[in-house]
This record gives sequence, C-alpha cells and structure tokens, in this order.
Amino acid sequence: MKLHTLGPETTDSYKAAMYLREMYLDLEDAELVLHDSFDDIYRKLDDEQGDLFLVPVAYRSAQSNGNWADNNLKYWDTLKIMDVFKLPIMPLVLVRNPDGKDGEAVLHPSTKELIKEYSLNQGRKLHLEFVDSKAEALRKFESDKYEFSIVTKDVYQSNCADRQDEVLAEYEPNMVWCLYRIGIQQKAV
Ligand SMILES: O=C(O)C(=O)C[C@]1(C(=O)O)C=C[C@@H](O)C=C1
Repeated sequence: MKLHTLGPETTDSYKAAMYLREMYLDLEDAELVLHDSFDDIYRKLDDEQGDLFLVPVAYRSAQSNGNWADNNLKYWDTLKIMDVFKLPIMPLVLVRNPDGKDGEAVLHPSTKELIKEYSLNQGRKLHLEFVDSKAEALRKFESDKYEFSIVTKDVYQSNCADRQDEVLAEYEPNMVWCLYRIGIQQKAV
C-alpha cells in the first residue's frame, strides 16, 4: 500500500508519516511516496485510488487558493478520513539575512501569519514569495536573494552553521494531521 505525503525527508510531513508507521502496525510496510507539493497529490487523486494520503490541516497551497478545509469539502466523495492525530511540527525559526534583498521574504504559506506578526510589530511592509515546502524556502533563502525566511530550526542549524544570519524568533506549534484513504470518485448527476 502507498502512503502519499510531502517530501523531501526534512519536511514535517515526512516525520509525521514515520510516526504513523510506528503507531499502526499494518502501515509498517506502507510504501512512502514523497511529492514536491500537496497540490501534486490532490491533482493525481484519480491515479492514487486505494492509497493513503497524509496532510496537515495547516496546508495551504503556494500555487493556488487551495487549502485543507476547502479541499476536504471539494473532495468529500473521494477522500475518506481514516484518522486525525496531533503531533507537533519541528520548531521553526524566523531568520534574517542582512545582505539579502530588502524586504523580500520566502516562506511556506502555512507560516505566513508568523511573518505578518513580525512585520506589523516592526512597521515594515514585506514582499512574500510562497513556495511548496519549508525545505524549498531554505534552499531559496540560501541563495542570498531574500532578507527573511521561516524554516525548520534543526535543518537550518545543520545546513547553515557558517552563515551570518540573525535568528529573530522561534516558534513551537502543535499540529493536527489528517490521514485519508483515497477512494473512487462518484460522478455527480
Ligand atoms: O514544509 C513542511 O515541512 C511541511 O511538511 C508542510 C507544512 C504545511 O503544509 O503546512 C507542514 C507543517 C507546517 O505548518 C508548515 C508546512
């Protein structure tokens, strides 16, 4: 059986999938399929019938207005909720590169409220560029074209030890995760 979620292996989604495999003995042998975006999984539901799909309720698309709440209704007859559970995401950090392009921020759309809070407190107007995962946000931030990003603390520390960024804030949110079984779409009459 396949279990679809967001990759690469540094994402919270990957970590949540590993947690699930430990929790459910019958998922131990599930084949994990990591996608570049959740949008990719939603787009290919027809090809994924019978498989499992793990997504955080915080999901928001970087490519459209898609989000977990809307998609849960939109795909009501295809996506069957098998389980919901809580599992904290890995601590996040808001980082600032003083040499980056003034006011440019690259981040996952699920974390936008955190940077909005910072920009309001600082009275600064920022330009937000959204990407499909925090892993991608870090890759782009490392190019030095951005002043801000919100990334996973551990991944940042192991990849960016020799950078001169400022760490402006740290966050430790909890998260609700939703496990779906992908069913056969009933055609509306
Ligand atoms: O980027 C990741 O690491 C993810 O697993 C995605 C995701 C999300 O889609 O909401 C998961 C939890 C966090 O809220 C931010 C990003």
